Amino acid sequence: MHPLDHSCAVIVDGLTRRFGEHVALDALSFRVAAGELFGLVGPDGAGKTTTLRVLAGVLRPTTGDAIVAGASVARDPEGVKHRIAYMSQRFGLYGDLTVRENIDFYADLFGVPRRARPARLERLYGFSHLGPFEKRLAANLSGGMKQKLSLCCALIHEPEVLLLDEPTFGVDPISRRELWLVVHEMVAGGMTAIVSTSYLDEAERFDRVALLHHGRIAALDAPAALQARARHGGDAEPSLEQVFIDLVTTDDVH
Ligand SMILES: Nc1ncnc2c1ncn2[C@@H]1O[C@H](COP(=O)(O)OP(=O)(O)OP(=O)(O)O)[C@@H](O)[C@H]1O
Repeated sequence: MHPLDHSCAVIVDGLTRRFGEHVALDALSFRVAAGELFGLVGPDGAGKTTTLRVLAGVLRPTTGDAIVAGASVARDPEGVKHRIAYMSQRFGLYGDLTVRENIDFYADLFGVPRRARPARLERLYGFSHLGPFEKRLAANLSGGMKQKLSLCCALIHEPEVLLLDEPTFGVDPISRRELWLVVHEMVAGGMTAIVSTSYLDEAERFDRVALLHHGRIAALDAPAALQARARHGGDAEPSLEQVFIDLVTTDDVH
């Protein structure tokens, strides 16, 4: 592992996290290229949230390390936090602040220069369609709009790496599509994104996807390659959902 490998935005090397006796992450190793949209999928408890929390520098690995945007999560978690944005399942929006005030709060927190803000705000409003609701209290937004606002807050400091934990969970189909639009736009602009989802139909959106199961990587490849590999003889191409279910159930048998 070399911290100056600029073609990789994230280098995960033997990452293990235990909670007491329980091994939540079991020696994970993978790399995410700069500008890649990388997916983490897996059943509940597979280790998606733990992976993202470690990569965000908020949870120390037990052993192993990851270099995220050039900083080590084991040795320099504060450095990691400044270079990334992490949107957890419970992102901290302030219900008694307006849409604009929430974004300004995060812009202040990350020291975004005032002169840079109008252009960024316009871009984020353009993607999210939150502009007309600028003066609405966050507490009075719908679930999907809250997620979009969380994403705008996470993106206002234009991080190198974006880590999103199930951003579309429980969100209506229109808002889901808009959230993905924002993520795709950011990645097209050069940002690297690692996104977890429990919706298997979303796995096709990723450049590559890792299937996590019991804290290990059961498969990692481009969606089409995973499907092609799983095709048996002359069978029709299986859905990604079927590929994942097969991998998880086969693994449980052994
Ligand atoms: N703080 C903690 N203390 C003890 N065990 C934990 C802790 N955090 C996670 N775990 C355990 O580690 C395993 C992985 O959890 P994790 O939340 O990463 O899974 P996940 O794939 O994100 O699933 P979910 O979508 O349900 O959160 C689970 O067995 C969970 O119970």
